[in-house]
Amino acid sequence: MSDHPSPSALPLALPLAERIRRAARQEQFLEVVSAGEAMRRLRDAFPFAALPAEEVPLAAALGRVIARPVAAASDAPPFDRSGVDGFALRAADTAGAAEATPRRLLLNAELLACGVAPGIEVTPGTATAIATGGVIPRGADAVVMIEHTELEAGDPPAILLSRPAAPGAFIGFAGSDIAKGETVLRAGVVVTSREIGMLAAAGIAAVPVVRRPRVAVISTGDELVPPGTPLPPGAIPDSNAAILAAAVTENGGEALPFGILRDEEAALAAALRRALDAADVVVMSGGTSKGAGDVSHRILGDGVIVHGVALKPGKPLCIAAVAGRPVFVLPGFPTSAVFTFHQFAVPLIRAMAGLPAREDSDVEAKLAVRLPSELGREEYVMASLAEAADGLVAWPLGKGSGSVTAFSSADGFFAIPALDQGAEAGQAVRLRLIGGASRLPDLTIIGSHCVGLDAVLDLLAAEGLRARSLAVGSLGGLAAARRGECDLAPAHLLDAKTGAYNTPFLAPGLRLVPGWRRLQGVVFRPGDGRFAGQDGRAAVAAAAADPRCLLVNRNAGSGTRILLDGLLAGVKPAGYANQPKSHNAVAAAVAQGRADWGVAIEGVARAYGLGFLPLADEHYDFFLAEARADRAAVAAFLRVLESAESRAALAALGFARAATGA
Ligand SMILES: Nc1nc2c(c(=O)[nH]1)N[C@H]1C(S)=C(S)[C@@H](COP(=O)(O)OP(=O)(O)OC[C@H]3O[C@@H](n4cnc5c(N)ncnc54)[C@H](O)[C@@H]3O)O[C@H]1N2
Ligand code: MOO
Repeated sequence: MSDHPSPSALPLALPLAERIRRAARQEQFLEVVSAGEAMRRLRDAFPFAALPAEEVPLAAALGRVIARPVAAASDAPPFDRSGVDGFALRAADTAGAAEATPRRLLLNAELLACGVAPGIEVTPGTATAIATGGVIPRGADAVVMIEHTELEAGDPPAILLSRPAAPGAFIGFAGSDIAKGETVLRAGVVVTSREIGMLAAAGIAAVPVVRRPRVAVISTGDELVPPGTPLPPGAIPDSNAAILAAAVTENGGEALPFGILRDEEAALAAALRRALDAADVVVMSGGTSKGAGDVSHRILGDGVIVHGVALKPGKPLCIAAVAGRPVFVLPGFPTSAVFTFHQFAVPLIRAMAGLPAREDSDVEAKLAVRLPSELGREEYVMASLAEAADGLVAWPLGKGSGSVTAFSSADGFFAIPALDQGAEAGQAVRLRLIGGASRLPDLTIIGSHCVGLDAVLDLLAAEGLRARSLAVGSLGGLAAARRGECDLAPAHLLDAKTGAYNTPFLAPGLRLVPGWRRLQGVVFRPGDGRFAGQDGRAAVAAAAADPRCLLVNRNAGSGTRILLDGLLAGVKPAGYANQPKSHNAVAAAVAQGRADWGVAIEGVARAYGLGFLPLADEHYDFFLAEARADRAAVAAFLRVLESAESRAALAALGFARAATGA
């Protein structure tokens, strides 16, 4: 990903600390420190304490953090009240009441509906009709239910009681729920609808809450455009600002969007001044590293307290104290930006917001594949979880710091210590879960990805079943299925000897479920005379022989690569070393002119407006682990796969459902 001198490239005889120091010097970072040291410096520089309180109206208190103890302004209930429809009376008058010896009480001439102030005292031998919620009149100390009385006409009318009432019966006493002056909420409580109801009952209209830390979010980079706007060549959507602003809100802050700034020192410095005026914390992303455009850290003057952390992702992280405020300059790479934001900025923002530290939980898992790691940097690996018979398996997302999805779709991450050069397949790792406790999917699919699979899984989702599909290529999926780490392994593996797809790769314990056919072919820019109107195989042979005709190849292990290598029979055309990992990358390279031809599926060629010459009718099938075939989710998948809806959805995408798998 980066071509900077890594500590491991320095003479091995040097002690590690010296190698890291030298590497840091070569990289012109201030000084590369450990993640722990960076956090210590941050804690020394800023109080990790709640901001002062402010009062907000009750309705605006939702989600806010209570700043100081809140005492009830009134009793709840505010008066003694009846809990039933019946009669307020003196309990002593009911003593001895029974079916055979009913007690007779004269009715007072008032009816205590809700909200009516009593006017008549209940004297011995009398009772007053009262509704549920009515105010208990002076003199009464109990209520009897209307069902346990009989009305006797007369002037005044009377009631006959057939059972006694204990003192206090059916009376809710003033302050029995909330007593005036009592603490109803303590500092640090996050207000939900439940707390809102309690505050309302306690007569509180203005709620003291911690002022939300205002966090200015600035993106820097000449290449950035707001999401959803057309992309000129070389441009990318600004995803960091969106995810960082949302993460600020999730952690109790208020995000102030400052938009996208060019890599221009004067403009950036001016924006930083405005941000410091408006915000408690400033978060910038991009421009922390060494490129010509990386000016962010240079405008921070001598306020820099950390620049360079022995961490991956996140090495170029820069933290400064400017005008007494924390400024985080996060690496531009999305995974690096979000990861360092969560590790360093979130604890401070939460503390300022009065929120407790995030509750993290870990799970133990077995690493699915071997992973190399750079010596000298603690590496955090984003991973997805799958369930095997003997526990959880962690699949590294393998997408790197530049990926937006690595952090967003990972279940969690685990660390490879700075002194390790990698982690082994099968090794136990502790995965720190992110994005809330993750529920494991009902169905785990590991292997080759296809848009047709998305269509089938959408139908499965409509039945309430959650599937996880990890794209690790056909061979990786097959290996996972053999180890019993997934339910299904989609694959399109061509056996060069027999010319058959997938069946020759069957192993004991696996069965093959026929999927669908996808047409693979040569993709080229429309109008390119070297390809238009040709036969696919002839075009491959001609292109391979033309040194000016640039190929975009595919990664080893992919079904497409196996197909292409078979056609090339040992010839390595110009561009052969360019080996991206997806059909889309092949199509983009051809559409944008970085290459002239490649092999991809028809649907993708169509989506990119490319010309297409058919080569092979590829079988995309599913290896099913027998041991997991009885699972309900597997049965549901197989049923959905056979359904008319999925056939129609696949046909609409240009895929033909296969009758058999071979
Ligand atoms: N010669 C060296 N090159 C690099 C080094 C190094 O030490 N020496 N470090 C690498 C590492 S590690 C990282 S991480 C990146 C960090 O680079 P910057 O912080 O300077 O970020 P940029 O160069 O501005 O951008 C990097 C990358 O991220 C994309 N980006 C930037 N902002 C956004 C955004 N708001 N939304 C989405 N994507 C964004 C940008 O387009 C670039 O692709 O440097 C390595 N290089
Ligand atoms: O690896 Mo950088 O350190 O991608 O953040």
